[in-house]
Amino acid sequence: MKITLTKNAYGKNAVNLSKIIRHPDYHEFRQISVNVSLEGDFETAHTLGDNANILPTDTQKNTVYALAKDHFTDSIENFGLYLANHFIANNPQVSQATVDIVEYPWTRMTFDGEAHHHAYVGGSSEKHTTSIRQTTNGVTVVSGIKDLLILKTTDSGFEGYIKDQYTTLKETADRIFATQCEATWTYTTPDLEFTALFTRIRKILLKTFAHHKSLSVQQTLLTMGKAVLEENPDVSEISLKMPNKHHILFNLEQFGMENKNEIFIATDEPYGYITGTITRT
Ligand SMILES: O=c1[nH]c(=O)c2[nH]c(=O)[nH]c2[nH]1
Repeated sequence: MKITLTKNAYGKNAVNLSKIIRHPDYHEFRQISVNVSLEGDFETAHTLGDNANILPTDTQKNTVYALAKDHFTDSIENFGLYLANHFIANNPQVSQATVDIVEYPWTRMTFDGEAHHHAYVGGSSEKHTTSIRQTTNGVTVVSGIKDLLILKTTDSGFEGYIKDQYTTLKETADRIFATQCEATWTYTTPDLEFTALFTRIRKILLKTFAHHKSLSVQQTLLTMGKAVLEENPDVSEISLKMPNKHHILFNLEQFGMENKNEIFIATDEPYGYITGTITRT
């Protein structure tokens, strides 16, 4: 029997970088975390301890900071594309470079409708993500949004499901729908207006969630994904993860009171976990 190394990758994770982009009349503050992962001809590093083909992860980290000076100027997608291409173009031993970036949002403080020149409010939980994968054959861009906390207080129900000997859940035509949505979508080309597209897709996701008369998380998930594909020819596929952040009606009858769908227990765990991928056929 022969035991062999079948797959390997190495890189630097959590390269945390902040940048001030100094515009004439205001400062832009950007905060990102970058993961770099390289695949290629690294077998002898594992088998012989020969590091001749190894670009140190420390150098990969330094490269992220150095290239950010001139090449992190707009979207995380464009910065990721530049980085991935740098590793492929300068390292013949590398066959695939993956650059994952998460952006933490900071928004300028606003006073009496006017945004402050250089003071910011730390973001919500929501983050913009991108994953750039470049090989010698081409590049793919998968962007997304994660930890998007959304909730609606009505227009959501769950009825008509299987009832067996273990079912205790009561049917409802009016419940709270809350989720920590994660969406990732694949762009068809690397030449796009990524920032504008992100804003647009985010808005479609929110609008569809808000307006949908939901019969289940599953149905809303598909409706949200379909809306993104229908309105964006530059997106070929979208995956959604929608954990069901349950808000369970609290029993006020034990105190002789009626609960008119007003008082709930928010339970973190266990939680329903609904996922799906929507593609053009
Ligand atoms: O929208 C829902 N889908 C389910 O599959 C499910 N299961 C459950 O207990 N509650 C819900 N809600």
